[in-house]
Amino acid sequence: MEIFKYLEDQDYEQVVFCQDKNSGLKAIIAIHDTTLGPALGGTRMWTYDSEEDAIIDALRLAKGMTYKNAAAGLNLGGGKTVIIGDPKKDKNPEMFRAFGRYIQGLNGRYITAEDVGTTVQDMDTIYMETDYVTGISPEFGSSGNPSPATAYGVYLGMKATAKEAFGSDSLEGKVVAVQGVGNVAYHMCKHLHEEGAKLIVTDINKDSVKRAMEDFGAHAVDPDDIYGVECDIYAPCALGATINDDTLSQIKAKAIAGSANNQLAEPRHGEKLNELGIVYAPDYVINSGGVINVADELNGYNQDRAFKQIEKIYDSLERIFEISKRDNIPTHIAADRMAEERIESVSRSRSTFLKNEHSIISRRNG
Ligand SMILES: NC(=O)C1=CN([C@@H]2O[C@H](COP(=O)(O)OP(=O)(O)OC[C@H]3O[C@@H](n4cnc5c(N)ncnc54)[C@H](O)[C@@H]3O)[C@@H](O)[C@H]2O)C=CC1
Ligand SMILES: CC(C)CC(=O)C(=O)O
Repeated sequence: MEIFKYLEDQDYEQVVFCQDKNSGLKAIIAIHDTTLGPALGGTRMWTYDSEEDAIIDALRLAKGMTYKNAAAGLNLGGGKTVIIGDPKKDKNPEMFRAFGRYIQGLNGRYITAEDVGTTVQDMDTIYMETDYVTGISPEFGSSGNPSPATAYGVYLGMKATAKEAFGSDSLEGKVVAVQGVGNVAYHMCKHLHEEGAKLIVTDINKDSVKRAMEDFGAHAVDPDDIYGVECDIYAPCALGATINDDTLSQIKAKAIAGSANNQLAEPRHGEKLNELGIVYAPDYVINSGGVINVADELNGYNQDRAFKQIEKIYDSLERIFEISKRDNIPTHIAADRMAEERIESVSRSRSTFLKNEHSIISRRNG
């Protein structure tokens, strides 16, 4: 992999490799863009097939956070961490403390939170070493686990997507095929079940499937069969790149709305969805509830304020669908334009010189 070429092409600012022999920590912190503010994005722990796969995942997820935070109206840039390892076997407190010290070393350029494979308890351990962590236990005045907030946003975003695809935002009687019923999707399914949607679920973890069947009367299918099931809405809520050359021809849904990051394997798959008339809710817009919730901690956490902001996801998606139709462009491009325009305009309005801004000159005079 030609790493500097990749960084230059996609305009990344910084990549930090963190290693701690004592705990087995192998982490990659990727910071994509801090025009809007410090980079905020979660920490994923996963067993990658290769170090290159881990680097690419960190980079793709970090760029996604730049767009997510910009589109959500947050004054935050984009970053993400991946820790290489099996979250079920390889974790230890020393690992997260060592990682916390690396974050502290970045002096506020990067703030972390949970993602796949990490928990509130892990964030509490990181908090022993750094303030630059969110999603820690509510006892510390924090917002806790972001998954319910993400799920609430995805549920509302799914309603906006249904309105576009079916003419009504009611999900009563709609068949939703859910891939991955983990932290976010469990809470999402609860909202859907309460509204009267019918659920078809799959997961590689049998206990998660069983829980969704018992709690929400979900029907289960094997992981490879989820794409081809007869349904109204496909909700990808596991890992990324599940909308790809293999799956596109199988999908029968008229709408796609789920929590997973980086759902499109490549941008051209978003174009294909547009051609097929499948309404796609851009991933980083519909799944921004969690980051909106944890970002509120930076103002002193207030759940009502955070959830009011999460409710705006519905309106953002309506706007994106409108732009997509008006300009005859796929929805993922409409979302990118919205995010890029915000970054551009904030960057222009912050371009004036400030003597007291953190800079080499102010430090010399300080
Ligand atoms: N937790 C949060 O607040 C946020 C999560 N996301 C994204 O949402 C997705 C889900 O996140 P979480 O619920 O937190 O993670 P999770 O790890 O709790 O849930 C993911 C589930 O997907 C299952 N899974 C993995 N590969 C699968 C496959 N091939 N087929 C079927 N199931 C599979 C796992 O067994 C697990 O149950 C991820 O892509 C994450 O990055 C995005 C924004 C915020
Ligand atoms: C889990 C969130 C709090 C942040 C994040 O990393 C995301 O939205 O993907």
